[in-house]
Amino acid sequence: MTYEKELEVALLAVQRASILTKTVYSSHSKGTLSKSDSSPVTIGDFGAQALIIASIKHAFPEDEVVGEEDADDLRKNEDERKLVWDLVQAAKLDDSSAEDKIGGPIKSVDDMLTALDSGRSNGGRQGRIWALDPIDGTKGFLRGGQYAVCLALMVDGVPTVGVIGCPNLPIDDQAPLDSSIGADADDKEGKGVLFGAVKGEGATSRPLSKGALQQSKKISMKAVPDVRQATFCESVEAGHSSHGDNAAIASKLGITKSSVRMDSQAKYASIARGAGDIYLRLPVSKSYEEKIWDHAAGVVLVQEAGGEVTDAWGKPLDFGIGRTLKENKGVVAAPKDVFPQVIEVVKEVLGVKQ
Ligand SMILES: Nc1ncnc2c1ncn2[C@@H]1O[C@H](COP(=O)(O)O)[C@@H](OP(=O)(O)O)[C@H]1O
Ligand SMILES: [Mg+2]
Ligand SMILES: [Mg+2]
Ligand SMILES: [Mg+2]
Repeated sequence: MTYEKELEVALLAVQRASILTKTVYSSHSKGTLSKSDSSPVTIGDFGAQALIIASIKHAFPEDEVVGEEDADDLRKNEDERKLVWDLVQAAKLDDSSAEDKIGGPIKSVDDMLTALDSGRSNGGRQGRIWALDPIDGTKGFLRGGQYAVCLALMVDGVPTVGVIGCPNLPIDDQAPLDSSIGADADDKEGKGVLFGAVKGEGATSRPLSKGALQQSKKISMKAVPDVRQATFCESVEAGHSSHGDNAAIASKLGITKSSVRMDSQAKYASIARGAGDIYLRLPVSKSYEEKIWDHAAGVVLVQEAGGEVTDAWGKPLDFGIGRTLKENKGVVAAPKDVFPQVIEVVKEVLGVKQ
């Protein structure tokens, strides 16, 4: 198998970071700050990014990382820094040989800040670059909905290894996907999934719980003989994806079931395991550039599970031009068989708006 070590390190790194995010998820105070674009960030986002970058730098010191967060806020805010440091020290894998593979605990506050700040790569088309979203769906994380810890390795601009931890998704790949999945989620018994995929090698899922890395099962998208029966997923946040355009597309396809709304790349994971079928993310604003860390891991997962992903105009997503997908607008993901049918309707709906 290719990229075996990369996949193992990414799975362990995401598993460890998820221990931290789960602690924050279940606590009342999440240390929420507002970023310059007025989006939220929490002690969970900072802690998870520091742990994951430390893991990558231990195993692959030469690799670059494009991470969503940085250490600016923590360098300025001593109380927040202390909260994150306590969390980072407490998050450990049970298995000490697994901990060793990702470098063991971070040794000092300075090392934590350095790790957190090592996600500033500008991306690009050459070499090995990891795309990291320590908490994707931060708004869902705060609301008590779905969120995901997402990590992908891009090789020469192509997403090649993808790992997604979803602490609030059901372990059962076949569990029906209904509207309750995105709201009032909790990470109690029967929840928590770790997805992994390597380009050309397929996709898998396993329980996220400690020590369960061996229980990996192959996943694949569901066949959709009749697109009218399809289940489609979209963001909870209407500001991230146009609910109106998504609904118009579904209706033109003859889909009568209402959409399943959930935050984060749990949408990519849910269609990859065949719980849902189609993911629509139609742009709301003309100027917004999708971030590579919001998609890289999900794209590998869906492609390896038998799906196709492009932007809303049917253009391949270009991960090699920087921190954003600036040459693309929106995202559409569906099983290969129905993809042409779906993208035609998406183009029709977008075309009318031009
Ligand atoms: N105007 C916009 N359009 C599309 N995506 C946006 C957006 N503003 C923020 N986002 C992104 O939407 C992501 C969440 O997606 P979703 O709605 O599918 O849960 C956020 O990730 P973070 O939560 O990691 O910041 C953020 O990067
Ligand atoms: Mg995100
Ligand atoms: Mg994030
Ligand atoms: Mg964010």
